[in-house]
Amino acid sequence: MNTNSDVPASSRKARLDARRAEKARKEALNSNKKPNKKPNKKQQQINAVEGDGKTSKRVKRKVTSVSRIANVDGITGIYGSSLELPTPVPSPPVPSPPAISPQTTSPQTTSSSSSQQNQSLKSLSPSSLLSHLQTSPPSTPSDLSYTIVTCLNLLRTNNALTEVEGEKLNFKGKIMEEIREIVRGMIEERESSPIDQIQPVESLKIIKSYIRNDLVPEAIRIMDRELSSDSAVVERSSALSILSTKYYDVDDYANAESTIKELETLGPKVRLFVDAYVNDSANSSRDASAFNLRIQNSIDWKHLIQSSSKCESRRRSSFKNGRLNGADLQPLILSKGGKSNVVFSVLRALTTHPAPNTDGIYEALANALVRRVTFLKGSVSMSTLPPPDRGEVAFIGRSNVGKSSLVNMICNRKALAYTSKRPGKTREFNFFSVNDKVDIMKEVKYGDEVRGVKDFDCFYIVDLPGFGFAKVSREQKDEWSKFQKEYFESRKNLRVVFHLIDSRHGLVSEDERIMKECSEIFKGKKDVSYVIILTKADKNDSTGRGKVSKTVMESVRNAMRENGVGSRPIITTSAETKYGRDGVWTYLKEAFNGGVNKF
Ligand SMILES: Nc1nc2c(ncn2[C@@H]2O[C@H](COP(=O)(O)OP(=O)(O)OP(=O)(O)O)[C@@H](O)[C@H]2O)c(=O)[nH]1
Ligand SMILES: [Mg+2]
Repeated sequence: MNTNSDVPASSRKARLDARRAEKARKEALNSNKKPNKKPNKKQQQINAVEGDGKTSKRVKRKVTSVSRIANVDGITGIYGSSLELPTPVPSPPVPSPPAISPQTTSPQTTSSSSSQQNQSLKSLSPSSLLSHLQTSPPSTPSDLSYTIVTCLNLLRTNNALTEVEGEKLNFKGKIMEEIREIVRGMIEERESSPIDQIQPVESLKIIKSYIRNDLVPEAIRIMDRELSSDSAVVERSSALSILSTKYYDVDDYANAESTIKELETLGPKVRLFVDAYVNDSANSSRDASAFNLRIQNSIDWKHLIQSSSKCESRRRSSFKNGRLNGADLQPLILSKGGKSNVVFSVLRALTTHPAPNTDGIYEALANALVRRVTFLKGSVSMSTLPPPDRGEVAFIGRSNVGKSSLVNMICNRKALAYTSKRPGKTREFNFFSVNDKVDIMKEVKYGDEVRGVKDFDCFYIVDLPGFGFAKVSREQKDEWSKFQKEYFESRKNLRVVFHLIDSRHGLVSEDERIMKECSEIFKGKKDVSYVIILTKADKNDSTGRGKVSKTVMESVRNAMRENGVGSRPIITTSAETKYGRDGVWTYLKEAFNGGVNKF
């Protein structure tokens, strides 16, 4: 087997000697090339400081490519080489290396003892670490991974990840150079270890460290080599999420998009992996809920959302600047990810994963997707609707089913749309304008048209009056019903109709009539989505999660089939616990698909 632990000490020593000889040869060559080079004034100053044995001022460095650290030719996995100290500097005090527990072969204990070792390595000073690496090199692939991570972190905090060329190094610089050399060797050695001896969690650690240190191609190489099997699906997802965060941070739209897409496709596999574990746990003493929690937290969704959201706002600023400068917007938009909101890609990935339903994550999503929202106007007839200049989503359903509450929930506002315990609160088609320009919105007065250039992800939300409210006269009911039908038939910017049904009681006869009407009207309209929402799910279940009784679910499905909308989606929500927000948001994207220019 080709593992570190199997490499005999004598062979390591031989490689160490070979490395030293090579270095001495290079130095001799260099000294032959420039035998009488006089140090410049700055160098004299630095040497003078070093001569006192104190740390010098940082030498200005010529930086080479960051990726070189893992890509240098001719490295043979040598741990250590001689460190030539400038004379007459006394040798620094080298504390004896900490006691490190012997490694075992069990993955669990290997990881924990390695992390202990890592912990103790972290506390060493650079010179002690170097001395430790030279005298006790890591002996297993696991040790190797943790040691590489520790060394990379040390190099990063000392700005010493990159090679320094052409200048004489001070004392600390020499130590860093030595450590860097050793890391190169360790990386090579690690990469030649058989994959089955590497724990996915260790690969993930290395990948995180590489990405943090801007070694992205190296991180991808490890991800593809070591995290491609089904048993490493959780770690691969985690690695992909870190990678997409990185791409969003540096505005690399194309790579961010393809990485997040892969994360989205991995979601169902992660779910299967979790289900298998949970089923298995039923017959064993394993703690399924702790496992579930670990998987849910294996991706920092909040961080990913915030990075994508910042990326989105930089994208919008660049469009705005381009517009002001009279640039050709089309190529600019194409080069920056198109007319969408990049946060929706993260939302899609989130919905496929077993993500935790925590407020922090949804708060970040809501702020990114519904940045601004304001009440625009209440309409009572087709002629009083606002101009159809952007996409629109409508909430319909029986009176008191929770339409206005749901509008508030998805906009993350408490009282944007007025709600009431008593049915019949909403009496007009209430229009809310989402993601409009701040400066323009300030000028908007009741009923005004919102003027000016719009953001691509602006749209209208329409909260409709409920049907079936007994206290309204028959004429009024007929009028609303006629208006609603006309609205469905002729509102050309309508993109989504959310039909709400109370999850406790199921359908009323009016629901079935509306289903049929929608089925007939939207049959020929491919760009309108019709979605059923089962509301107030918290009332069915003391835990406040989205539970709906089998009877209600069955009756809704049957009615949908019978009325020609059998293939349309069903989302369960609770405005009380905010359950199901992500499901509803996923459809909001349809409201501006293609951008406002479409209308
Ligand atoms: N527990 C619980 N209560 C809800 C939920 N959604 C709405 N409600 C309550 O149900 C009542 C009616 O909610 P609204 O949002 O006003 O209903 P609506 O469909 O807009 O009613 P109309 O305007 O009359 O058509 C209010 O008291 C809400 O607080 C929910 O998900 N869970
Ligand atoms: Mg209402």
